Amino acid sequence: SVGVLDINNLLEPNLDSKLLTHHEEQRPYAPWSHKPHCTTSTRLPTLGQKYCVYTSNTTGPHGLSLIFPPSSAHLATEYLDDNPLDSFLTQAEAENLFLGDGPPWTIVDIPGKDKGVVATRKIKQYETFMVDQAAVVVDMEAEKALSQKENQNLLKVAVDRLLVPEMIRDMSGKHEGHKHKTAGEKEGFAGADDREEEDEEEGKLEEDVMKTNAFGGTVAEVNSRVLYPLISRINHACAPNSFVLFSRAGVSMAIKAYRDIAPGEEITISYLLLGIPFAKRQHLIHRWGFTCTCDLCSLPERQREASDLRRTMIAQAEEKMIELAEAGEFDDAVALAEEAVEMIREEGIYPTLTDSYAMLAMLYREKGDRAKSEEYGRKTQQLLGDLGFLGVGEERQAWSLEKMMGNIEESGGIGSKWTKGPAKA
Ligand SMILES: C[S@@+](CC[C@H](N)C(=O)[O-])C[C@H]1O[C@@H](n2cnc3c(N)ncnc32)[C@H](O)[C@@H]1O
Repeated sequence: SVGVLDINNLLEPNLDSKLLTHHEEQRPYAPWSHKPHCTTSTRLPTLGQKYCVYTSNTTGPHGLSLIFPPSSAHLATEYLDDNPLDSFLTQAEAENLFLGDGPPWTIVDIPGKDKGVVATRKIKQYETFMVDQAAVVVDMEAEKALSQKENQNLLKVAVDRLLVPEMIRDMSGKHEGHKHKTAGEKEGFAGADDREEEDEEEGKLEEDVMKTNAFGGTVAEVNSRVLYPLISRINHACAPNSFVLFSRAGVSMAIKAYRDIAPGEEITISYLLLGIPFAKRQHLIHRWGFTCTCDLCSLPERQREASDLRRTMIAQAEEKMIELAEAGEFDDAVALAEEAVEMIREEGIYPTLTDSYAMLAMLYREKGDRAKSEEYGRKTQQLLGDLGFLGVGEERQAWSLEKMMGNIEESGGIGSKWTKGPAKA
């Protein structure tokens, strides 16, 4: 049914296209399912630059429409079979997620937030419990090169050509306070106001849905706005229980749990970088058109100030550690790094924790404590793996401690900012 990932569809994403490529005449625009629909920029400095809607309705459960220039679309054809099962799940995990009781979440009404996603069973820490594929991808340059009207027209065509246009139009469009009624709400009311709304500019609804829900991301190496219909239902929290992982090609994504999630608990991700203090978070989240009332923002003032202080100290610790290391003050640098680890844990800024572990592996190596250095190398490897950054299955297994230590020294985390060892006195 609409919006629910079908295991058969995911396991055989290209079955149709494989069969049909034997009959090219049935797909004259292969690999695209429709004739590209193009608009040419009439503005300087992009005069003459063409942007088209390219749709592949055999990609993913919703179909995929790209608004790209022809050259980028050509490169993107390589990414059309980017499948969440290849990027994020072992066969056993996929079966666990899709067979039996099915995915462990459901979309429900959440007071004050429209809809949201809640867990239907216990979700374990680091479990990959939701996967999705992009439905609409818009090259950010198109927004600058074309007029708003032209962009809206392309967006409307892009959504019309998907397998699930109504599902997309039914998504929230409340960005920056746009109080657009969703398609579902419109069905319920047939008053004069609604008729007025129907007369609104074509493509406005699609534009609002993109603004409210799309992620900034890189798809086929193009800096884009990307709409993933399922993750778009997940609400924001500043100390979220889950996070998003994108595939290398950027078409697929997965949601993983930072911690155990109880049945009935709302699934949350952070729309902002983790680790930002209260006032800045409020400011940034206002640009989404809502006020953040998440648990972290709702703490009593004293606790909130303590959290802010930790966040400021965490942000400053990195630079200080590098200074101390460069001055050869390894004991102080280690003490500071270990203190930072404690504060990062308290604040739940897990991705930063991998940097601190990598830094500690480097510092202990410089101190000549090989056992401790390897202990932190192992911790870095474990956490990066748990967070999904080392791939799945065999790819993850292929990370030996030796490879991780080499990587930490050359390019890992904070360690990369300090690779030369102490400054000579
Ligand atoms: C990506 S959508 C999330 C799903 C959305 N609630 C829905 O019904 O489809 C983003 C929008 O959800 C709402 N939202 C997300 N997180 C929220 C929060 N913590 N508090 C209030 N509203 C929130 C805001 O209207 C925001 O513009």
